[in-house]
Amino acid sequence: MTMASRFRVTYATLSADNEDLHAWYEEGLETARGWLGRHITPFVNGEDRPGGETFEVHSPVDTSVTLCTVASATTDDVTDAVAAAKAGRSSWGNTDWQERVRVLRAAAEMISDRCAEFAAVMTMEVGKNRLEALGDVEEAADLIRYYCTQMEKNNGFAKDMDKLLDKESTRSVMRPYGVWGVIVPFNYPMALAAGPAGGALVAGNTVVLKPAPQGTFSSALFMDCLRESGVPAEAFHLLPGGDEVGQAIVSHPDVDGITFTGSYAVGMSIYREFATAYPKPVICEMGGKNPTIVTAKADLDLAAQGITRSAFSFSGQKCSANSRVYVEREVYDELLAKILERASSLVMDDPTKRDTFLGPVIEEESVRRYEKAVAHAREAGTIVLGGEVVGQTPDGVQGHYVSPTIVTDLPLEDRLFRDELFLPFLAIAPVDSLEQGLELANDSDLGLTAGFFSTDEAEIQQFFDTIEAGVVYVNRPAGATTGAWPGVQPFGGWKGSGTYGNAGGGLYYVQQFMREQSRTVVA
Ligand SMILES: NC(=O)c1ccc[n+]([C@@H]2O[C@H](COP(=O)([O-])OP(=O)(O)OC[C@H]3O[C@@H](n4cnc5c(N)ncnc54)[C@H](O)[C@@H]3O)[C@@H](O)[C@H]2O)c1
Ligand SMILES: N[C@@H](CCC=O)C(=O)O
Repeated sequence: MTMASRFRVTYATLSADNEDLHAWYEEGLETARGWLGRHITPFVNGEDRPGGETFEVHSPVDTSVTLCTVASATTDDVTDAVAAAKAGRSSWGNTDWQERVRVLRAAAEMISDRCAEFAAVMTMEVGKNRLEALGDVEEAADLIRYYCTQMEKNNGFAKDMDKLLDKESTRSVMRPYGVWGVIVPFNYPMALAAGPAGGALVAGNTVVLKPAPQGTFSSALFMDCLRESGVPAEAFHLLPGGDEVGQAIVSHPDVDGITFTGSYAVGMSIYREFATAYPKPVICEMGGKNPTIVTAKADLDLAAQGITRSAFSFSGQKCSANSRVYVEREVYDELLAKILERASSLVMDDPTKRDTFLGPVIEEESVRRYEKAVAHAREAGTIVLGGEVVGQTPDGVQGHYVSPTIVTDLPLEDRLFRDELFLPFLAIAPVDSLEQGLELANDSDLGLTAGFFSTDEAEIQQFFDTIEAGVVYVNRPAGATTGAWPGVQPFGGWKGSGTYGNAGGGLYYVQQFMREQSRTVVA
């Protein structure tokens, strides 16, 4: 199927009863299964390196499957990658921006063309269902395309300035910083590699990228596309491995800027530690504890649909997942019943299967975290749905499966309303007023996304005027708090969820990879 002819999946796609799309995915799955067992090594200055310690990546969908083996980058690999990226700054940074755009657009087309097989790898790799995985791969391509478009619309970010003298001319020119580190989380292994790396590269930086260990395969596929589309050897380097490889990148004095996406704790430590001798840009996109508020004037069916999708898609492992709901008391019982009806009919199974909504969580450690949250919920409140470690598919395939869980009757200050769990876990509470709902929603160190359901214009305006979050949605059944798309919903956090508030896939993102130079020439 060609790119032009196929049904386009985004995170707002509610269903896809599209035979061609599923046939395409299944073909991709066949291809992807043939790739299992790939050995992934550091890629430095155009060379595959042997690397150091090797680890295996197992599928959370079926833990008996080894997806790939990975040779971790050694200290020498990190040193050599940064040195090569530093040496290559000038050639890639001084390449015409139009040429950089051409090469990156070619990479984006390649990603879109291979979307089905890449999505199938990702399903087996992190457990996303078909639509979520197809969305992640397509978002990767669209993020790159969007940053290319921003370069084009802004003429490479070079502009003539005013004059004080006739003989004098001045241009403002945005220039790349140099070597850019990109550290990727497990949950969007392609989009959150391709977005920051694509932005940094098109702006003229050279990139050293560290994937999350669990998502190494997707990052390697992304790298294949960069290599094949003509990104030069010195401009992109892959450094797989664990946290220590990330630490080595962060502490390297020749890394000029960094984009980290991941947890609040790690992001804040990088934010504090990265710049030492002089200020350097550090973009940290961190966690969320995303609320939805539902008033008595809401369409409750719409609200139940949006909340259920946001809380349980990809098993709650999205930074944007809806994990707490505040409902005006008079509609609390009715909304809860509607959410329960929807959530209890979600299909949990092997996510490569067509009808699966929920796959597994990523790893054993997540299952332990789930057990702790469930034990606490039983003590502090009432579990009205789920609370079970299932551990296998209906066919008996062993994987990290846990049931979607809803808890009520918790004290409003309970930790389940505060801590990001990154699990299919939703806490719901009645509130006395919209004001109380807003106060509770904002009473968090995090401020990534938020949802609101009401048909009243004044209430909607009050929500917009008061809510402290970077990405907010009103009356959205496709996802109360999830599902931003490049060029449509700029995605970035406020407060402890993000550093600068210049959101990914938005108008002000690509500029962060550049600094201004004022160039005056007197004739
Ligand atoms: N705001 C966003 O856009 C966004 C998007 C996706 C995920 N997230 C957040 O990411 C988290 C889930 O992802 P995760 O479990 O992979 O996060 P994580 O913080 O555990 O790891 C993220 C990456 O950082 C690396 N790392 C860990 N410690 C490091 C250190 N000290 N120095 C340098 N690198 C280090 C990891 O190896 C991994 O590659 C959640 O908190 C989620 O909300 C945020
Ligand atoms: N961009 C995704 C979330 C990415 C974080 O995990 C969304 O909008 O749902």
